[in-house]
Amino acid sequence: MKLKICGMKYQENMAQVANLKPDYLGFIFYEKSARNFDTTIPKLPKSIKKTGVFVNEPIDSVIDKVNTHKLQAVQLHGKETPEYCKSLQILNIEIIKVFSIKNEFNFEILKPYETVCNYFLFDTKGKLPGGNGYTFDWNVLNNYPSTKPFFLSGGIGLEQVQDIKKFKQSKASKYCYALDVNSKFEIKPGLKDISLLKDFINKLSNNIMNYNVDDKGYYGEFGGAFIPEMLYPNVEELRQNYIKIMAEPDFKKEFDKLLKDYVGRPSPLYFAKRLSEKYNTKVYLKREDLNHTGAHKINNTIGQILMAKRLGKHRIIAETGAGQHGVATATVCALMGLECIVYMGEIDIARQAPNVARMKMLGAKVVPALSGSKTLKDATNEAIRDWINNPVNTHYIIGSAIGPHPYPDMVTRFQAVISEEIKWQLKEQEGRENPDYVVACIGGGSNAAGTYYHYLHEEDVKIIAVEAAGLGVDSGESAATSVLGKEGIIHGCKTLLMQSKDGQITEPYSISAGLDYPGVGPMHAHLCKTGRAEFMAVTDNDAMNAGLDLCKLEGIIPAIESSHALAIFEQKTFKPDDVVVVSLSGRGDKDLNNYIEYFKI
Ligand SMILES: O=C(O)c1ccccc1NCC(=O)[C@H](O)[C@H](O)COP(=O)(O)O
Repeated sequence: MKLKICGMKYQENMAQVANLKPDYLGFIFYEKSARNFDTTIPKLPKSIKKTGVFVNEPIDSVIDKVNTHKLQAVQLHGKETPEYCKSLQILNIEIIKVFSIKNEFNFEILKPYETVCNYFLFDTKGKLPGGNGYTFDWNVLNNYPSTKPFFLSGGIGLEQVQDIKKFKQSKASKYCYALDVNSKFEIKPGLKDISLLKDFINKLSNNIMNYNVDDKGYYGEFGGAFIPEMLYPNVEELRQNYIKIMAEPDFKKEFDKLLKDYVGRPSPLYFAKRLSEKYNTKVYLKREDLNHTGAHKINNTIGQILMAKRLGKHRIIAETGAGQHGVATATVCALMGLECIVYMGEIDIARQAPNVARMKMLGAKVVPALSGSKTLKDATNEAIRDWINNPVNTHYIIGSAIGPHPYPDMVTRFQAVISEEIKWQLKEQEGRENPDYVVACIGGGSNAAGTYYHYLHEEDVKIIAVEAAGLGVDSGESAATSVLGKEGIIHGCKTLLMQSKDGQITEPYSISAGLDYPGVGPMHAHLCKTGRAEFMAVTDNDAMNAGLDLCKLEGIIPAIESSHALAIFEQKTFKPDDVVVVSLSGRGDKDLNNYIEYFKI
């Protein structure tokens, strides 16, 4: 369920409320209201829809406010007629028509509005046209005859959380799209109480199905921080500060600027015409391969290097599998002039020689991990060992949505720029923000976490996670964690983990160095367990063929990791008008030798 916070008035307060990431922020353009909005709206994250609230305002004036403040929605609280709403449709923004309810409601009134607005909003009838601060009897909505999604509003506060939970289970809630809150969260009219709002959001997400991390670092039963005592101060320092630092305007400004000017964001959302024709559906590719350094990994390393600097750390360590995260880390260390040590499995060093050379050219020291399978998990072990020995000056940049809390959440938030962009890019191209499917490959799961993030609670968007089946799920040479994994602990978090009967970690295998991890990030374990995401497994052979296919059909050489995501079109049939967004997480230059050897090119 989405959240709208209404009645914003004060600039600094708006920025603080925006950090809570509501879906809508409301600005009341009604002079008789104590919350009347008479200033400018600061820059807000694109995911938040700026909503103008009006009461019987002349149409010209509404249009003027929409243009001046770049509003994405209008909420109409007066006696606006269906014709009035219709004339606003040319603005191509969301129209929310409000209806006030006391003890009963004649639903016939809604009929003429069905085609001229996007949402209904049910508020409490009171002395004022809105913001009265008390609830109505939600049972009235049991007779809701429409399929139009609606906002539930009127006096919603902290004490309503249990009622909301009950309401969510009722028939009436089937079309409830969002909650709208206002006066119950105010210090004075228009000034919102941030800690109260935070409390509300936390309570809501703990009571209603939640796919984000909770305040203890868990996604359902997965996650947490299982760390040796020596690491506790480092992890705790990060846990206490990461949200606060990420919310600082200076941090956001620097992060956004580097993503734009250095990484080259936004990455295109490309409609793959010939691929779409082949599979008779609409395929869009999110081109993370076009980022500086050739993959999504840099979104996270830029974020974490800025975080490390804010925490006063000047020595950076990282682990890498395919080499992409190592290159991305070495790159940002060069950019910031910081010492960089990258741990990499000996086998991966051999498989990914060009990336090893890149890291060295960028000034990083590449240290081989010689234990176990000599791949990603062993490199991670070495990095953790280093961090334990150098607790004060070192920041460990984990490259995936794994590790002890807060890493999975922090990495996910840095990668969430992917789905934030998909939303507005798809709106531009398809006229809607939500695709029917989002698809991404999963090793640890950072490109997937970023691709899903803004869709996790959008029930109409289906999530597909693609794992590496290697030589076949049951071949003994696989990395299909969701099928083969059981609950276990790896690298500081509880997750689904491939392990023997006595709990020894099983060596994973995939042709793709970025996917042969024996676990998945805890968020993905939760998505799997709750059924929110469909997990599919793709063999080496199917992935390689899908990769080659993309070269021939679209002129794009994908990383072998991304080829796994592309291979699902051979396994699953989509409808012709389905919009399927696939994360093209990286480019295939680093994999050329593997492609050459595999296809004897
Ligand atoms: O809040 C106002 O002052 C207001 C004035 C005129 C029209 C609408 C107004 N508020 C709209 C809202 O804040 C909400 O949509 C709704 O009325 C719920 O408010 P509350 O009962 O305070 O939670």
